[in-house]
Amino acid sequence: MSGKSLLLKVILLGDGGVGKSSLMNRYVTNKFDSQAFHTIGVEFLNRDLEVDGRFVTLQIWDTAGQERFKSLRTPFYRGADCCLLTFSVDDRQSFENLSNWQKEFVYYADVKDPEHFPFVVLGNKIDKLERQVSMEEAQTWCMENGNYPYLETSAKDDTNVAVAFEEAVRQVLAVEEQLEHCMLGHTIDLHSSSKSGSSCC
Ligand SMILES: Nc1nc2c(ncn2[C@@H]2O[C@H](COP(=O)(O)OP(=O)(O)OP(=O)(O)O)[C@@H](O)[C@H]2O)c(=O)[nH]1
Ligand SMILES: [Mg+2]
Repeated sequence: MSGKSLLLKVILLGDGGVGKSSLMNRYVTNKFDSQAFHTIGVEFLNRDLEVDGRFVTLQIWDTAGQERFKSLRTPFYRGADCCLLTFSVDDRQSFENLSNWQKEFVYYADVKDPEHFPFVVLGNKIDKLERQVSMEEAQTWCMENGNYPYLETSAKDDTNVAVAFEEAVRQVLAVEEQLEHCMLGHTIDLHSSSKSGSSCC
C-alpha cells in the first residue's frame, strides 16, 4: 500500500497573530511576510511529501484565529485528520487558550474518540528574544493533556517548519496503522475458535 498517495487534511488552529498563515506559507511557498494580514475565514494550500516511504498530499487548512471569525472557520473542522494547536512563545495568553482551541475543534469536528485523535502542538516565533512561555512548561502541558508531540518553530527563520508538518503526517499514519492492526485482529478473531484475538480497539 506504500505506492498509493494519501490525501491528508491538517488544520491549523490558534489565536489570531500566532503565525498560522506564516507557517503554512513558509512550508508551501517558502516565503515569509513580516506584515501579514489577519486571515478571514479559512484558506488552504496543498503540498506533496514523502514520510517514512509513504507518499502523501498534505492539504493544510489555515483558519482565522480572531474570535469574530469563529462562525466562518468552524464549519471547516470536519474531516480533519490532524489538528495543529498553535501558540506563540512570546504571547502567554495564546498558550493559555490552547485548551479552548482543543475543545472547539473536538466539538465542531465531531471527534468521536478525542483521546486518540492526533493533535500536535506548535510553539511558534522562537526567534523572538522575549519569551513568555518556556519549552518545559509547554512540554508539560502537552504531556498532561494527551501526550501530544510538541515542536518549537519559527516561520520567520524557517526553524522546524517542515519537521512540524512531517510530525503531523507521522501522527496520522500511526493512528491509521493502529486501526489496521485492530481490524486485522478482528478478522483473525472471526475465524478463530479461541478468544485470543487482538483487543487493542
Ligand atoms: N518574529 C516572528 N514573527 C512571526 C512569525 N510567524 C509569524 N510572525 C508574524 O506575526 C504576525 C502574525 O502572523 P500570521 O501568520 O498572520 O498569524 P495568524 O496566526 O495567521 O493570525 P490570524 O490569521 O489572525 O489567525 C505577522 O506579522 C507575521 O509576520 C515568526 O516565526 N517569528
Ligand atoms: Mg492567518
